[in-house]
Amino acid sequence: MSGIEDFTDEDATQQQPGGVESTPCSDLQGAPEHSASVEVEPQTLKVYLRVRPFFKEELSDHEDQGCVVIEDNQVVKLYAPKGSATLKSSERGIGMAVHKFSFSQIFGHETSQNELFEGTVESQVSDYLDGKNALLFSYGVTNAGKSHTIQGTAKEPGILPRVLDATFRHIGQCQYVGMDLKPFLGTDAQCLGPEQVKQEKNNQKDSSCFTEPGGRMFALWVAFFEIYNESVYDLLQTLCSKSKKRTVLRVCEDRAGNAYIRDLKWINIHSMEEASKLLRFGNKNRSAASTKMNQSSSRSHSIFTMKLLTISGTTVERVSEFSLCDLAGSERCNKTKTFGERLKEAGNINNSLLILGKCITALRNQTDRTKCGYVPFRESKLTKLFQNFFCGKGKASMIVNITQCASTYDETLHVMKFSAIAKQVVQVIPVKTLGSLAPCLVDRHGNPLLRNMVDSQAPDGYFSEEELLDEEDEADMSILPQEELLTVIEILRTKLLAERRKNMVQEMEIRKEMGDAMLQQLVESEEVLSLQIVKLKESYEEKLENTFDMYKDAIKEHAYQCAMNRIGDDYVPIAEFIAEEEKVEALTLKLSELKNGTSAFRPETRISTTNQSSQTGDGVSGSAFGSNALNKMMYREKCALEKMCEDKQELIMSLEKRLGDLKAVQEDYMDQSAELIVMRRRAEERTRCMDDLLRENVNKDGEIALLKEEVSQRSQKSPVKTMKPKRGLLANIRDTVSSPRTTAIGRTLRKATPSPARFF
Ligand SMILES: Nc1ncnc2c1ncn2[C@@H]1O[C@H](COP(=O)(O)OP(=O)(O)OP(=O)(O)O)[C@@H](O)[C@H]1O
Repeated sequence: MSGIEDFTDEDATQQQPGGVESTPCSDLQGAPEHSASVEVEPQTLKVYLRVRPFFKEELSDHEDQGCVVIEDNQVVKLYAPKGSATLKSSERGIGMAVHKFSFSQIFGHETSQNELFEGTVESQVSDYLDGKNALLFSYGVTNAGKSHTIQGTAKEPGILPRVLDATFRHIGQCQYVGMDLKPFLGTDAQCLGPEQVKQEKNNQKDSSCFTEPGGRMFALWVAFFEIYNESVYDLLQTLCSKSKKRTVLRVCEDRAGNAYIRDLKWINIHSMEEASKLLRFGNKNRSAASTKMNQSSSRSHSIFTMKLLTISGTTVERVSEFSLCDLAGSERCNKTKTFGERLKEAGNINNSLLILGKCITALRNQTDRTKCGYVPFRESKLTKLFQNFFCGKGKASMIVNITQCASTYDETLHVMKFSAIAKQVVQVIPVKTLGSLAPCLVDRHGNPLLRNMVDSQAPDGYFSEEELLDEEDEADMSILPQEELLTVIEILRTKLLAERRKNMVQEMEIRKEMGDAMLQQLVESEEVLSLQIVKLKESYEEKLENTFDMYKDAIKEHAYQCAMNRIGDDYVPIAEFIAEEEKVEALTLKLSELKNGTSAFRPETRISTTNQSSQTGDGVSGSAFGSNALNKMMYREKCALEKMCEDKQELIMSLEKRLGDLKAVQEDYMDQSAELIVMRRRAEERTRCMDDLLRENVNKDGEIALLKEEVSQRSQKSPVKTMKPKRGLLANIRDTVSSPRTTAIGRTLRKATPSPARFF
């Protein structure tokens, strides 16, 4: 195993913006509090991990391979088991075999339902009872224990029954039984007429409640629905017959941009018994189909929403919401061997989970929440409904459920990576309790009632311009009376004009930015070219220097070689030279002696001598012999001298020849020197040429500065005259980008830009 991939929360703490911001998407717009900036409390999304215990069958199938190791109550390590895709990839050098994750809190397999409740949502529950909104969703692979966590069993009730229980304990004897105040649209409340109250009472026959006149009272309304194959179904809707198709409900938006489900059944409950009955009824309706992995695997996302109305007299002080979402299991089609309808289900489940992941990633990347970038909330029903929780409507938290099974390791790792991103999402929650901002109360026709509003929220102000602009196709217009619709149209028209104006200004700004960017680019390319010229000049000079040095070295080498050759030919060791000199001296001496001897033996002397020797006998013959030997010796000496003279003559000739060769080399050297001088002159000429080009560049810089000034002057002039509004922003931008030569600036700039070829 090589290294550990770390998904601890360092990044999250870095990204967490501090200080005070204004709420990006308030759900209570229209009232003065809403338009003013509200103090907000940024915090990261709470993400908890719950590890399911092994089943007996899993243990006998050797699923326990130590894949999940809980280090402490916040850190867990995942070890890729044999045969998992993760291990195979890590062996090929892609990814790691060990992953480390950190969570807000980790709950091991021995954790009881009560411990989980206290460790996760207890604080959210008290906030909810205090008038704030809360959302909890469970996420994980199929069979990991999501439903067990949210709903649990009769013996081990999950979080949902515990939240209900806490709510009823909070309400105590202060039940509001009037039934004439009901949740309305996203966050508002509706005052029902006598007929509607009667109808509600008929719907909910069993409503034995307590009431405490005066004081603060509470009404708890609940709804239970599911998103199955991207369609919303009411789980509390009674079906007359089995064959009857369930009604698909629409997700709409109210004026404040809060998503709500149109025609969703809201039921006023007063006790845990009623709540349990409703849960049982809804669960029966829930689309459950068996898959290979889980016999009762839930195939839909089920959402249970409670709305608590805090009522004072006949005024609704606040409406707080707690939603619990039990997400469908995330799974891979090939693993679960899904076909036909099941395959379509899996596709839809994975798609909405994928979009949830995309939203969470986009939210994580948004460091500045006041400038909300694109978050694809609208791409799925699930995220559309959750949207406001990420924009300040209330606190959201997530419980990630995993198993420790080796066979589902890869999916578990995927879930863990998703949750690591989710943990970095920063939620911006208004510090001021939402309870202090009264909800809007409408009459039975949906018209705002003044009694529950501050003065500035009179009907005219109820439809704020911003709110109306934000409305999408699915905004529920039918809730508005006809004359108000006309007002809406008028406001929209004004808004449209304002938008157009805004767009034009934006277009101008973009054009200016682009012009600046182009100029900047030109200036930069000029700088680059100047730099290139300087470098080229330097490299040419260096090359010339090198060539010059090369020639110098070659000539030196040649001269040295010649000298060495000469030394080689003429070299005589000193001892030999001295010996030769001595020989020459001895020979010279002998020669002079011989010359002296020759003069002593003149012919007359020779005759007398001859005579004398003939008289003596022996004397005559002895002198004749001496003369012959001397003659022979002289002759030999003469020959030797002649030979020496010939040798010297040859040496003189060879020296003369070498002298001639040296002269030729000298001439060659002179020629090369002349050539070098010519090359140097040429180099100097090029340098001069480059200097000229540099000067030209400086001039062009001046021209560019003038052009820049001209552009800024033009941009300051009236934008409207130069626009072609009908063609639209994109078309104009495209014009500017794609055909610079059609504009005056483009032409001038092209002219001013020297072709790189001209430099060389
Ligand atoms: N913490 C736990 N302790 C004991 N049993 C558990 C625990 N968590 C889950 N189980 C059991 O595991 C089985 C599967 O759990 P559950 O149905 O909640 O999974 P799920 O994630 O909701 O699956 P799906 O997405 O398919 O609906 C159930 O029988 C449940 O009782």
